[in-house]
Amino acid sequence: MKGIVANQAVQDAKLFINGEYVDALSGETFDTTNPATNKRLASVANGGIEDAKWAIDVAQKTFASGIWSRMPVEERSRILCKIADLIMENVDKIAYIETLDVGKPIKESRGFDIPRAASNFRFFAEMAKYMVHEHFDMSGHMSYVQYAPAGVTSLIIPWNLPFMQMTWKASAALAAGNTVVIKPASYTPLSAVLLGEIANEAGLPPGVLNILTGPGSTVGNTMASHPFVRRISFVGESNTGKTVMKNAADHLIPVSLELGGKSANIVFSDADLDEAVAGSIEAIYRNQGEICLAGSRILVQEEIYDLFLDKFVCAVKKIKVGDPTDESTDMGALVSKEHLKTVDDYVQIGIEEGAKLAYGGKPVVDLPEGNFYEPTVLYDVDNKMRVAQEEIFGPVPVIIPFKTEMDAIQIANDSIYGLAGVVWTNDLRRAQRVTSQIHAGLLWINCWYYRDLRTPFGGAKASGIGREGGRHSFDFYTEAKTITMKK
Ligand SMILES: NC(=O)C1=CN([C@@H]2O[C@H](COP(=O)(O)OP(=O)(O)OC[C@H]3O[C@@H](n4cnc5c(N)ncnc54)[C@H](OP(=O)(O)O)[C@@H]3O)[C@@H](O)[C@H]2O)C=CC1
Ligand SMILES: CCCCCC/C=C/C(=O)O
Repeated sequence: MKGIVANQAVQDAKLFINGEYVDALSGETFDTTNPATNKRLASVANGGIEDAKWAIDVAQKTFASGIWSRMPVEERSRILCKIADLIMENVDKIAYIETLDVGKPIKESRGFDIPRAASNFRFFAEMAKYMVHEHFDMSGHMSYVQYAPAGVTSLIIPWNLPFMQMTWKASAALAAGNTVVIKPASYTPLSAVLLGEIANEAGLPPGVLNILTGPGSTVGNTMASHPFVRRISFVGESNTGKTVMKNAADHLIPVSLELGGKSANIVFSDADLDEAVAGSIEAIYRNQGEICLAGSRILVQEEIYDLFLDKFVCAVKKIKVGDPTDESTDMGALVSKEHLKTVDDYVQIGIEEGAKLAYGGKPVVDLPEGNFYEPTVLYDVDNKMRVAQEEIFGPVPVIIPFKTEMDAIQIANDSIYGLAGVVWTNDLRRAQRVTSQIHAGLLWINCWYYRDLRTPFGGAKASGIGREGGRHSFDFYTEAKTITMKK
């Protein structure tokens, strides 16, 4: 792979349209910076509305040509598996770029994000071969259902897990036979752009996969409102999701929205405490807390509240914050200076609201160059406080005491969000009662973020619309066609 990484230096990033890297039509660029140093990493093509229209037009013509949409599924699958192989061949390079651009620990990008991206391609490539096409017989007529590729698909991605999220969408959309136009977030465009080169090397026909860097307000907007687009899969903030949906409505484009969260992580007094502490730490500090599924509201039953808090703070003190490229780092830098300020403002708001600070609560003094924030613990929080209701998207859990099972369920559901939830208990009947009453798309019992790619993924309420994963992805990225024939 000769693209972006050369001798650990980062090359400038361009748009990828019709199988070629090109400058923005305007010739404009913007800089992406390293969150650990706030120094410039690379210059990025600043795509605009005309670039977006061009890419969508290319994707539409390529779709209509049938070169991909009508390619035998075995061949399509072979090319997508080759992409998976190439991702793994280049895992070190892609992980390094991801870590520099996002600020996340290298052990996470190399150990999870990039391998998972390869799994995304392999999973949907295999699954496409086994898609069931139903067939019905009645009164001398035969009906069969075809799941045809929907057409041009816009994929709009956030900055927290760029390569993993992008490939989660792109692999399914491509496996279903669509052509795609992808927009990574402007904070973290570098890893996405690498996929173009990999796709070419794997033999994906030009025009099937197109990647646009540039602002959400122009490029993203066009991708959500262009009449040629037949599906939009968006991951990001709930308010941006609403804008995307409004724009999509003009052309009745189906949307899949994976949005924000403020998930309850409930620890009952009968839980295995050490396991619950370790799992709760992982659920809020992984990826600097910049995770939609974060267990950001930790609800702890009164009988074990003090003990849990002690053990939790003890574990937090051991989290190593620092250089994201260092193998031993547990927590890296927040994505931007602006986001660091937002997180810090929330901590101050929480304290003003009456929350107590058990640990952290400020940027890391010894690392002033980057956007490093101390792993923080707010406790004695009331669920009505803003810090319990709003998504902080940083390493700041709020710990809330509760008395009874019903209280825990009521607090968990007292949120505009409904993405995920975690229950720690040794009483499995209770675990089932509680999980079945929490209004969320994803629930874990005595674990967090175990993912089986066959299962539906998505949220309720302000956390999103629709589900992707396994057959749910194919349902979204295809158009069901019933064909009835007189026998
Ligand atoms: N439910 C889930 O599965 C997940 C949800 N998330 C959520 O994502 C959020 C964090 O990501 P963040 O990047 O800040 O989210 P944003 O909503 O700000 O941005 C997401 C993407 O949308 C683009 N965008 C911005 N405005 C528009 C527009 N008007 N039309 C189309 N696209 C637009 C952005 O582009 P640009 O960068 O250029 O502004 C970016 O590519 C959190 O709320 C988090 O919970 C994150 C991961 C998973
Ligand atoms: C620890 C990783 C958290 C990932 C959050 C989003 C996940 C999406 C997916 O698994 O598809």
